[in-house]
Amino acid sequence: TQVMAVNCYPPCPGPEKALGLPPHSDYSCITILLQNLAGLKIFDPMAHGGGSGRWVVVPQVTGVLKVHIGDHVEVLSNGLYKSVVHKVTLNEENTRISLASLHSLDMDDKMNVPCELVNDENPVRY
Ligand SMILES: O=C(O)CCC(=O)C(=O)O
Ligand SMILES: [Fe+2]
Repeated sequence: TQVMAVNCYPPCPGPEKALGLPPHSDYSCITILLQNLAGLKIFDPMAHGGGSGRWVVVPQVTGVLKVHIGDHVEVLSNGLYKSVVHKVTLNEENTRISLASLHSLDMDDKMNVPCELVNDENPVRY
């Protein structure tokens, strides 16, 4: 299935005091995203040697689509690929608009970790 989300973030005089979108991962297999202004940040858990991690700004580049993976791929890969945690911060002066296209299994589909990915070192994680 495909779900399109159209997000509109009005300007905010105190962006550090408000959240555009709180940290989350998408339930999708993949999410394709178009933004008119920077504001999306992704969490890099491996930064600083896997210590506390850090938030990385996704730059706005005209005409560029950003693709990230969601929870379905994390489960289908038995945790080999991690769902990308992301959030949105607001802009002081400008309205930010993003189009997110989430591509997923059907609502009623059941998914399993493939048995090929399970062995003594890699137990079933989901
Ligand atoms: O506005 C964005 O850049 C992100 C939107 C988002 O994360 C979502 O709709 O799930
Ligand atoms: Fe998202």
